Amino acid sequence: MRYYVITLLIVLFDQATKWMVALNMNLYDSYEVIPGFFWITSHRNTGAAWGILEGQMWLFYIVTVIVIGILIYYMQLYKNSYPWLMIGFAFILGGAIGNFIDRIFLQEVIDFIDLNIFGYDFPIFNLADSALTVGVILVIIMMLIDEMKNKGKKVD
Ligand SMILES: CCC[C@@H]1OC(=O)[C@@H](C)C[C@H](C)CCCCC(=O)CCC[C@@H](CC)/C=C\C=C(/COC)CC[C@@H](O)[C@@H](O)C[C@H](O)CNC1=O
Repeated sequence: MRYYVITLLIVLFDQATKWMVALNMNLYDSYEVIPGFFWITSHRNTGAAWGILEGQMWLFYIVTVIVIGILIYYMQLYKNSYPWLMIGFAFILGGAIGNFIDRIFLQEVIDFIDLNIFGYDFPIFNLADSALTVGVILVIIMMLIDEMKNKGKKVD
């Protein structure tokens, strides 16, 4: 149950930062936080990552509800066995809900984290995307570790 606290905190932080940007900045306003590396830029995205499938809100609703359903199923299944996997799921769930709230009420997602990584102008994203990405990476790492453990068992 405590894993849902992680999800709730991610949703709260995500929504709080999005509303601070939406209420205090005009669209496309940009503040340089770390020269040449990190800006806060007010941006909106009606699509998914890199603006793909722009405007396909119904697709996003369906995919997000399926993602949330699968996550809650696995969080109930593994809640007493794989803590780090659960944390990964809680992060993905928090990110998915954060962007889902924007899509339901605004039909677009508020983005503001603008990084220029080694000269590549990475797409502007938000805390929900960060939680999603961290969660996806954590789940992949845990599955790889579990895979290697099983391989070790088979060898004996
Ligand atoms: C992060 C998932 C995207 C997020 O998916 C969601 O909401 C989920 C719950 C629902 C979607 C309808 C379905 C996911 C499609 C998968 C996808 O797209 C491939 C993702 C790869 C990913 C590795 C996991 C790379 C990274 C992306 C970015 C940087 O992330 C740090 C760029 C973010 C900016 O383009 C920003 O404008 C995006 C905007 O905020 C809306 N966000 C979404 O659609």
